[in-house]
Amino acid sequence: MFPVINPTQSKAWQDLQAHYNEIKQTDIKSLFAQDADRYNKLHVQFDDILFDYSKNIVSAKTLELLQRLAVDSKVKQAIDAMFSGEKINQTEGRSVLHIALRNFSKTPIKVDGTDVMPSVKKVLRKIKTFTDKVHSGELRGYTGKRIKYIVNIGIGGSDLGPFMVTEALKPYTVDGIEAFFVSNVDGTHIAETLKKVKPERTLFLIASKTFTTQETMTNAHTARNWFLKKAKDEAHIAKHFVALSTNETEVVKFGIDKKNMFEFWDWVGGRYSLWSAIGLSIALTIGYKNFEDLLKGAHHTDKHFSTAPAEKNIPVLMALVGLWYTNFFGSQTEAILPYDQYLHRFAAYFQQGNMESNGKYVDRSGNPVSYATGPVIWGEPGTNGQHAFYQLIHQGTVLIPCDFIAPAQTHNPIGDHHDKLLSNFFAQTEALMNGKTAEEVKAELTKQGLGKKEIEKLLPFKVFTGNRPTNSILVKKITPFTLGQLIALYEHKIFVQGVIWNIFSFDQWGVELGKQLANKILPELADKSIITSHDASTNALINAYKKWR
Ligand SMILES: O=P(O)(O)OC[C@H]1O[C@H](O)[C@H](O)[C@@H](O)[C@@H]1O
Repeated sequence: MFPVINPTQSKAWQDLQAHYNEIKQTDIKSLFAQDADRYNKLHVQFDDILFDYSKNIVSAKTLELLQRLAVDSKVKQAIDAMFSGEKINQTEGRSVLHIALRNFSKTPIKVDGTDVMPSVKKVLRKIKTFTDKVHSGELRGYTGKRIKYIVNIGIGGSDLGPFMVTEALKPYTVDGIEAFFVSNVDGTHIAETLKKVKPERTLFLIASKTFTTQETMTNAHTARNWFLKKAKDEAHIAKHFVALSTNETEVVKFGIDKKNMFEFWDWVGGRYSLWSAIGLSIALTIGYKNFEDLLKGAHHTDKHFSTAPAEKNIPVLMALVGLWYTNFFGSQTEAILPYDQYLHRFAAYFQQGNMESNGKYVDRSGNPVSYATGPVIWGEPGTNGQHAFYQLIHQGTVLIPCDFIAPAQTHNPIGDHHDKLLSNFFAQTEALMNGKTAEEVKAELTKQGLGKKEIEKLLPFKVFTGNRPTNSILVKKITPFTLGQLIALYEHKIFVQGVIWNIFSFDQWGVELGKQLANKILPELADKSIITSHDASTNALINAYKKWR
């Protein structure tokens, strides 16, 4: 059974609190000075991924206590519960089995006594057949022309994952294919996309787990109308619209034939669904083989996560180190900083992954928690971020633990671009750790010929306190396989943190209220009448909108 444990009641948590007071002033620099072997101890090499967590404010004792916290929180049992198909998403009464979508082992995974693997494999075969037929030209548009444009219409988990992955793996794009992603209900998004594609060469993927999401359904209907304006005959829809969903009834209601539906199941969370039929846009963009490699990479991480000892288990370590700052240093955010332009949506993807999963204030017993849970996740690719927000990371008053991610090999080896990029990657974590002392600043300014008075004046502004923690993740090359590994590492980090925080990571009730209110307001916008049913501010804003529009 999934354990319900208040982490603050654990001895390890209390010991960590006491330990925090001992270590909070400790310099990471001095930890390196004390132990020549620190890097060797505090990194894990996982195939072509090197995870270095040595530049953190953690000593051997910190790590030991954090590991004890994981044991007290029954992390291992929770991992086993997830992998064995237990209904750990209790508020929705569902299993959590994105790991089944990429299970290339022979192990069956059962939900209510039935092995889900045959259905998973069946959908994968359908994705393969369909993708291959589109690429070979066997499946064509209604005029007989080849499909060139893939337009995925979805939002949240039905958009962020496939969009992030197709961007990350752009070098693997199949010749002649262009992918677009439409998510926003703002008509601008679909309008601008439709300007770039031709109906007779476009395949629309209507991606929605529920097939009821307002944004997606609105965009899907707009796409359908736009298509029919040109194609005229509704019979042509079958060649140009497919559905990726769990809801057959709604799919059929929309006018998409069951044959053109790629199914997945309620045990796939939206934000963990890129491995399911929701990944069809990925397969169509980079080819089935590459999609499968992505899944295989994730499966490889699943094996690592479910079998590696906790001290060498990357997701467990990522989770514990992150939690150390969230719960004991009071840091409220984490930055994900990929030094890879292709990974420019990686942080945005894990914004949903983390914040929708662990943005919860009620524990698994239904009581408000007395400790912090999920941090705010954000980030931009380096080096862009350096010229934007790194000032605050280096010299601001908030502690921001950062993950630096970089590939050793680039897909675009042009001149010395990559060495320049990577020199920044190395320099930043070094600078964040070491900072710059008053003595160093003085020496530097003296060398520049500044007088004593000028130096004294500038000194406070030029000192960097350092001791700002980072993880470095160096990946040999971003390939479908290593990307799959990397994404899964982050997914499981979220899981471990949710277990320790004693919250339900796989529901998302917090997104409902805004949706409900929007549905209430929408009919109020239908005419010119003055609205008085809300608070004064909301009434005034609605009425101003109705006047101006
Ligand atoms: O795939 P859909 O059912 O259209 O849902 C799309 C998204 O919308 C919801 O509001 C949830 O917050 C997300 O978790 C979900 O991914």
